[in-house]
Amino acid sequence: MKTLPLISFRNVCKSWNQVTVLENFNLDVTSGELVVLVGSSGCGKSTLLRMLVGLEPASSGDILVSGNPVSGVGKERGIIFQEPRLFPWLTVTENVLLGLANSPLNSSEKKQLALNMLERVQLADFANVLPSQLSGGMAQRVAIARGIIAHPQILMLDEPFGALDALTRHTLQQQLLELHLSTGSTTLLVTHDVEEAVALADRVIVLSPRPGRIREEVKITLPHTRHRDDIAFIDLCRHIRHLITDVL
Ligand SMILES: Nc1ncnc2c1ncn2[C@@H]1O[C@H](COP(=O)(O)OP(=O)(O)OP(=O)(O)O)[C@@H](O)[C@H]1O
Repeated sequence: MKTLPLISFRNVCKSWNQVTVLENFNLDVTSGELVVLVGSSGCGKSTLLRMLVGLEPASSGDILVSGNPVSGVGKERGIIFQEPRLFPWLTVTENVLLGLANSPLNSSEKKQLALNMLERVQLADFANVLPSQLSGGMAQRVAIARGIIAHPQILMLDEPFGALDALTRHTLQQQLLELHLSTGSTTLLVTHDVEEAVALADRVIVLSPRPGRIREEVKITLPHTRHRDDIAFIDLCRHIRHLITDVL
């Protein structure tokens, strides 16, 4: 018996004014998968996430979660953006605690979880400072901690590591992967970093230039942990890069 996909995009089209951004986009995502969307700038990757999170309606077609149409935001779907979007008047810990707003835990349990999460993103020493006292990369780590602690069934990340230095990016990629593997959350990640895609994904969806459609789905069957200097890893990166940059 075929299992029902957790997420389905069915013939989804999105236009703004006269511009068609996505045309007949179809994608099923199974519960527990980590799917990465890549493609040239403007092909509609962020738009797909914004529609799935419920911030933007499709012009036509259906977006289903567990078979039900998405009709607005819901706590089972969370998103982390490239920019941190922290509340400047709240401390780092208070910002992270916002991710637990719907949790049944009591306040001391929540605080402990928030502190644990801040340790995981190496910000325990900054728990009580305001966002204005953080660097851009540190602020983004707070946003990632807030998004992950909420533990949504579907976690979407829109270029979350784009503004970080290489070392921090690498660390957070590994943490995201560990969290994904340990919680079984279904994860959709948008990135321009092809190595990041191959390091993390079960499947990489390569979109064609606007109007975005699936150019190719690349299954990544390499076992974790993936070594970036392995020939198979390098070949996959090369193949995906070629798909993105080679104009049809
Ligand atoms: N609110 C909006 N109003 C009008 N056009 C929009 C709006 N949001 C996005 N677009 C257009 O939709 C297209 C796709 O945008 P989107 O941000 O989804 O692309 P992307 O693939 O995520 O690009 P990038 O990789 O550069 O972030 C772009 O041409 C953009 O100008």
